[in-house]
Amino acid sequence: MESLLTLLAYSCLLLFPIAVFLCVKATWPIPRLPPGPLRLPIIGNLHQLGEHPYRSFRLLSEKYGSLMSLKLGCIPTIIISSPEMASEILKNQDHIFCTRPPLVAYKRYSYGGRDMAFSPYSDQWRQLRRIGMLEVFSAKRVQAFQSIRREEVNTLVQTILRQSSSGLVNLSEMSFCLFNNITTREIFSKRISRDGECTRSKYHDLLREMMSLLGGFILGDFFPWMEWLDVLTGTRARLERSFHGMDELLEEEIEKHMHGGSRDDFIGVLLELQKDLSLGFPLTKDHIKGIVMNVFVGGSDTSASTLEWGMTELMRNPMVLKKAQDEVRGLLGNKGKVEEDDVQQLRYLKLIIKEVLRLHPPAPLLIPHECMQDCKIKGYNIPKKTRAYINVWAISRDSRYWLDAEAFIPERFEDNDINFKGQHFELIPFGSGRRICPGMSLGIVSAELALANLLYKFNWDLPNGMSKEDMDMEEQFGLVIHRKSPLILVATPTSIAA
Ligand code: HEM
Repeated sequence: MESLLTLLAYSCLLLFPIAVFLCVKATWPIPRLPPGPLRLPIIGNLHQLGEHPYRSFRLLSEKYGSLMSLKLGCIPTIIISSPEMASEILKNQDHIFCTRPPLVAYKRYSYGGRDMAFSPYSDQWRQLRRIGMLEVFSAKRVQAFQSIRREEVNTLVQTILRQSSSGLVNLSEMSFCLFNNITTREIFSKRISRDGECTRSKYHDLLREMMSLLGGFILGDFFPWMEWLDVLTGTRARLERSFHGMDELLEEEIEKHMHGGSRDDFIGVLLELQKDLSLGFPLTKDHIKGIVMNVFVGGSDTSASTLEWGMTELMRNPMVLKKAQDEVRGLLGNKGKVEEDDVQQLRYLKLIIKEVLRLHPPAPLLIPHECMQDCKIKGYNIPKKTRAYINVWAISRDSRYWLDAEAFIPERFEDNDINFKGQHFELIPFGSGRRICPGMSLGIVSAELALANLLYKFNWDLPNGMSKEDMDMEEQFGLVIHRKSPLILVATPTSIAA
């Protein structure tokens, strides 16, 4: 008995250090999260963030730094607010951060993850992105759609001409309609405004509703166990209505294409690809609808926002407006309209577009990224499934990187090679890395062409003696930032336009 007790005592003595070692090993290193307010205390705060989250995040980052952690609801989240940290996420650790969080609206509009923009990183996503880059967003396709852009910009000019005689022009609404018409012609060869007009269509509200739901606040995205409340508040029903409205539109157009529609628009190209057995994976109708839905989402609102904010800044900066008009009018004389080849020579106009994208990146927080495994950034532990928001808006207004950061000065790009193609992390309105916007060229050429023609053909003034200081600059945040109040201007046709 005595020897048994002695054996037990010796065993305990031996086991104790092993147990201590195992415990320490399990908790070491102690998870060290980046600094930040650990949890926003109440849902009310989350809601406040929803108004202008990129602004609230900037304020918080000033206190906690450019890599800040917080819990949004019960979701571990990091907010990135410097070019160095953005490069860490979108370049050095892009292979870990290139997936998307499974947000409620993303899942619905992507047909359960069968698209390019909102689906998680996977083999399927890589395949879709590959065929997207080759067939949908290629330089060849951008070139092929040149006549669509020319005709639609001309229709915009004609609509402004008609409306200018009777007074004011709502440029916000017209920008949205212009890019919607361009996008629907690219997708299914049909405009959605009435013939010869660049005005509201019956789909206007449907598209606006989709953008608002994609960028809006859905409780289940922050408290997954409270998804049922979204059913009670009617948010889920709203989402279903919006999704089915869009789905019906796409179904109808795909059906028509199957019985002999155009082969050159996006639906035609994707239906042809569906027959290609060498594709390596089955391209289903849901994939096609998912990709086309992305073009709807990515294609119209972003370019519309660029044109809307571009004209806003030009009205606030008359010297820049004059310089831009002198450039385009000096180059074209009485030619009558600006073509895409001409735009290549409009150096100052291109600087203006860059400066607009710096001060008003259409997607101020990009599309959220999520990390696929535990990782380390700057020595901090980032757990798997942490959501990452890159605050592009704050980065491109940071006075540590930009002189007179809040001012609109296109000349700042004159003597440097900073561009927005994803290598200069102080200017990433299109993102960077694997998830960089594939529609960059399509978006830029349309916005440049539209702006050049507006400046060439019209003189612009603020209405009713309003001064530039009175201009309302308040933003409306969704997936894309717009002006809260529409941009209403007086357009006076020049002799070239008439
Ligand atoms: C001024 C115009 C545009 C801007 C500023 C813009 C911006 C962006 C941004 C910030 C992202 C997310 C990048 C990230 O999460 O890291 C994105 C993704 C995307 N954009 Fe654009 N975009 C524009 C035009 C377009 C156009 C014209 C199209 C289509 C015709 C388009 C299609 C897409 C798609 C499909 C994605 C998802 C890519 C992915 O997740 O793999 N975009 N865009």
